[in-house]
Amino acid sequence: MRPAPSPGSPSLTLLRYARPHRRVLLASLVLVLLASAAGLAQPLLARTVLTSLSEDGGVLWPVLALAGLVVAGALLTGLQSWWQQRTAERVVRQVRRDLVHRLLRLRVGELDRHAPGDLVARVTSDSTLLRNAATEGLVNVASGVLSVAGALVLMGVVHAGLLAVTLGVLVLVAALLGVVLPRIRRAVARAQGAVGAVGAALDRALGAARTVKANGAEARETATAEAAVDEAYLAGLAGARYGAWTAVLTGVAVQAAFLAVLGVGGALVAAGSLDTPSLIAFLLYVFYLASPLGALVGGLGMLQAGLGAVGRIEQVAGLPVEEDVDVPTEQSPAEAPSVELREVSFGYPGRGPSLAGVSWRAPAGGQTALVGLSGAGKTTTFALLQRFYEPDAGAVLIGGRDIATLGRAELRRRIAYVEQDSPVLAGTLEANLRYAAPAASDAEVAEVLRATRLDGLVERLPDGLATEVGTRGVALSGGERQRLAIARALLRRPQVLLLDEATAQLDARNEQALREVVETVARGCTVIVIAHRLSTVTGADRIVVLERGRVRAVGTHDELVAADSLYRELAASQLLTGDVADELSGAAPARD
Ligand SMILES: Nc1ncnc2c1ncn2[C@@H]1O[C@H](COP(=O)(O)OP(=O)(O)OP(=O)(O)O)[C@@H](O)[C@H]1O
Repeated sequence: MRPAPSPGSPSLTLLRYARPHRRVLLASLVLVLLASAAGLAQPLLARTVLTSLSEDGGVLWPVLALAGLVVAGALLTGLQSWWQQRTAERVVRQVRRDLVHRLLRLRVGELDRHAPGDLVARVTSDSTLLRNAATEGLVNVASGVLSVAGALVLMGVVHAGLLAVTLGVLVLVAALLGVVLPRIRRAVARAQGAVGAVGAALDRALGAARTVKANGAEARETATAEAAVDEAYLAGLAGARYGAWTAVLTGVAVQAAFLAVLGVGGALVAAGSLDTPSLIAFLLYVFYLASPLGALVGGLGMLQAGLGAVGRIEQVAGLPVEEDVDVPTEQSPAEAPSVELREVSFGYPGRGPSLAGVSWRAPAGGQTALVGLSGAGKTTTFALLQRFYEPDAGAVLIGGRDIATLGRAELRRRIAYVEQDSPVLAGTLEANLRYAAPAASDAEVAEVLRATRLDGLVERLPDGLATEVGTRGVALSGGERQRLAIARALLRRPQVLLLDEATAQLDARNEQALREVVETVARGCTVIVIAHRLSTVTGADRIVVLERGRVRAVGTHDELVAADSLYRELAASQLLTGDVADELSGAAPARD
């Protein structure tokens, strides 16, 4: 398991990403400096050539050395560029791996709070901004600082007075850059936030594409996404504007320094206190400054852009994850356990209690049905049973053990959960079936297909089990999806089966078949079903009636029909939850 990244300033975070690659980055820096030194020596050699010419000396060796330096500098630059790009790709890969690892382990409460599209953008888009910042940006800043410093020292050797003139100009420009650079960071953060909003808007609309089309909402959804696209554009433009200003300021710095040095130096030459070759050498240094100064400012710009993205990446890195899902599970007893809620209270953040002091017990094996009006807390109970959320008070016990002490991996290994809308993942039928039990034998697969009456479907399909089910299983009917979800759960051979019954997906024959399957399963495991059909509750060993987060009554069907008015009305409606039952029972059904 990966350690949660320690919170720190964005700059330190950036350095942390670069840290594993420090050797290559250092080598890269050395190459840049060597290439730069090759450039740095050129003005001195040029001065030698000029002096030799004026003194009628030999120029062959200085010229050869000059040519050698030019070639060596170019080769070193090429090698350094390759190393740097490779490291940049590695940094991005690592950041993406870490983010993917964390996103898939985020706590359910965090997943409730964040738009998936925005989270995806942080992996795909924000991470790319680190590519340059954590490598090229750092190397350019380091090499720029060293090269500029080296040039300034050599300029000081040539003429201290002219150096003072140059520094005066540079300090002025640096102050202006200090104003512009942080704005790049803010613009990038804004642009990336907007890119995340584009992802969120598209995810929302594409995830409910049929609803969008059926309601003719294409234009409205387009407008929402476009507003975010425009915001990204405007923020991107702002960033580009500030980037352009840094380039302008750098150019102006060099030109202004050149003119100032030319003016002052020219006067000095005229006064006879400076020789012409020294002035030319100094001016060459001023021109030489353009390149490392450009690298330094460009590097600072990259760092600022990276810092704008680091904030968003670190937000994900700071979200709480389920640390124990990768912990190897312990050996648990094979037999079906009892399931018990003891005085459990729970409320979603910012909402009133969804469960308030709920207690009930499902004995080992057998079927327990949860019934109640919409919003009574049935799905919330299932969520707590799987530790998607932790109770605010009380305890959930499986096999007599508090599940808080069990570890999520172990707990979820014992439980199979069939959600009401039967989510199916894009991929083949077989991949979906084996999702929770990849090691299941072909015979076991055939058995659950028969039990869930999917065998006929598989035979009819030209590709059989290898058939692609489409994104979210669109290539299957609702009933087929529900049966696939049940088959997947059964293949896992769970100790506890949590079944959120679909309200209207199955035809009578398949419903009967599935009831028989669940009854068979119930002999070897504890089944808890959120019941929406009368036939389910009449077959259940016990029924828990929930009302507004509290247990209203517990008993068998016959007992409850006799004793509980809400249950009687629910049963009479044949539809155990939802609006019809709501209307039947009135706003506040009286307790018997
Ligand atoms: N993720 C959530 N965030 C905030 N509130 C929630 C969340 N899920 C459920 N609730 C609220 O908790 C209460 C109980 O919801 P729950 O889904 O458990 O009811 P239910 O009995 O399963 O209803 P239904 O039969 O309609 O599915 C409801 O008031 C609901 O609005």
